[in-house]
Amino acid sequence: MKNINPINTDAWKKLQQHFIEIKNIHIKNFFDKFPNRYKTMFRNFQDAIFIDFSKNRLNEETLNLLFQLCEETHLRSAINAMFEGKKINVTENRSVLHTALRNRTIHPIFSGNLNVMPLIHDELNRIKNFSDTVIQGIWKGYTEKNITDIVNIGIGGSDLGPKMVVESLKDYQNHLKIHFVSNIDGSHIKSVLDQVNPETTLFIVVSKTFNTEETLFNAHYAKEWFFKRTKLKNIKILAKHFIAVSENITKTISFGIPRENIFQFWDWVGGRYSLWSAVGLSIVLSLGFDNFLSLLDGAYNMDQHFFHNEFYNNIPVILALISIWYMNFFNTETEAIFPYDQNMINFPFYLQQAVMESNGKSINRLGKRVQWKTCPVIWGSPGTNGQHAFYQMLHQGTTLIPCDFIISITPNHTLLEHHNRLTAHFIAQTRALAFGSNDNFLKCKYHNQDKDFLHIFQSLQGNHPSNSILLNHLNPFSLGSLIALYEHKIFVQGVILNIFSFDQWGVELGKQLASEIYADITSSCSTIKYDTSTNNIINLCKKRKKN
Ligand SMILES: O=P(O)(O)OC[C@H]1O[C@H](O)[C@H](O)[C@@H](O)[C@@H]1O
Repeated sequence: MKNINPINTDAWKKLQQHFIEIKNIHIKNFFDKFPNRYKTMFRNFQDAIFIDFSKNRLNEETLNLLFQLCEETHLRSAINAMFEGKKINVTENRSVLHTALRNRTIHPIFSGNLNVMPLIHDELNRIKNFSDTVIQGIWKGYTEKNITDIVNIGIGGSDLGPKMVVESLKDYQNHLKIHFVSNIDGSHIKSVLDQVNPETTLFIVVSKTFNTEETLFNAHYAKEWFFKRTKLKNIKILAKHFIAVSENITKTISFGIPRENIFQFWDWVGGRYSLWSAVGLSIVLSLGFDNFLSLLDGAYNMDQHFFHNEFYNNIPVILALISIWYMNFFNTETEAIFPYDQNMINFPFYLQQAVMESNGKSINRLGKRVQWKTCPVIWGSPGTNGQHAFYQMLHQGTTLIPCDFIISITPNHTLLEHHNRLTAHFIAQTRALAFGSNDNFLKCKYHNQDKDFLHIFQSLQGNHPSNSILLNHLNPFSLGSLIALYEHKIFVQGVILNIFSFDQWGVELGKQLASEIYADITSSCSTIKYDTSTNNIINLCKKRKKN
């Protein structure tokens, strides 16, 4: 990948000038001037996802300059490099091949000298065989009972993606109950273990490194709980109830999980991009293998769209550019994700890791500190709940917050009147944000008060940007496409903003410090080795424990 700082490009300089020219133009005026705007800023992805990005503070010229930025930062060759398995995760010397995981063709893809495709297909077969036996009740627990509950123990990428997919596709679930334990907070695992029976529960320990404190500690706790409850400390019996997904086979075996129960996690798959691998076992167990294949196919189709389409018709590229435009020219700090779908409640949490762990960086690919913004704060929650909580600020606050509104045109349930109302709110919000209020709205309300004074408080200026993302129907295919869309959006931003998106060095110091501080918290002497604030807090926690 080329190391071009975006601010040194011709396009960036032109965008700065262009920003001065259009920053005060109201979205309303863009629409008035170009009646066809809604058509030119609308894209259809295979009748599965429709994107309207016309309610943004930009015009065709903005887009053209942003496409020029893609050319000048060599986006096309970076896309090729990722798909071809080049080691673009430079600081970890790894390929980035989550796209290969959803590729079911036999065309070879190499990481170094290794063709990864046979490995992926073999593992996919193992996943199919294993999940079929569990779902069909052929896999038995130690008392010959069928499995009823699955407990996924993992954190970060080994939790957020699978949990989000299982929850989003609730309407496709079979009889198995899926639980997720991630937090080191004891109340998390306790609340799950209180609900399950060791005879009918299968634990899946998911950890790429098999070195993550939270996961290992919870997995050991679950194992001890299992031994205690069954009164049988037998490793053969454990094998009927513990499965693992890891790259670290040695450590996993020494935990007590036999090789045949271990599914492979490869170093060329990043944790936050891994739900397409055996990390998604909880998804397969919950939805069945065919639905998992549809999820993969949805992502594969988006990969093909991203790989082949010119930038003008490339949805991940367009959404990435819009985000760069706001972050670096309008100086926005956050982006909100509003799924108008209760089952997608975990989508913003999933995206927080995907986006912020990937692009929350301040060093460029040459090792120099950047002088531009690389990553927005991602937040959000399902509509319509947010409307009754924080939307006030979206409409009238002092901060500009670009939003993605997501909805299915057809619901998975039969409560059509609910869905009509939900859809009306979705559309109403994007319209109110963009166009604001008009005088009629103000007059019809509060007609006996001082109109001019109230007007000031009630009026909504509009000019708040949003993208409308409409799924024809929320199903495994469209969800797979949607997730891949955001993955590629993240990638495009990393390339253009000249940072490494696939490492996460920023999380390491906290882990190391926590293990040192754990030793201090559990020792009997008072701590003096840190700064005074930290010493004081450690000593306070120790004192409280004694009481
Ligand atoms: O799968 P694991 O090795 O247990 O890692 C779990 C998570 O922990 C780390 O701290 C990383 O920040 C995440 O990217 C990763 O997904």
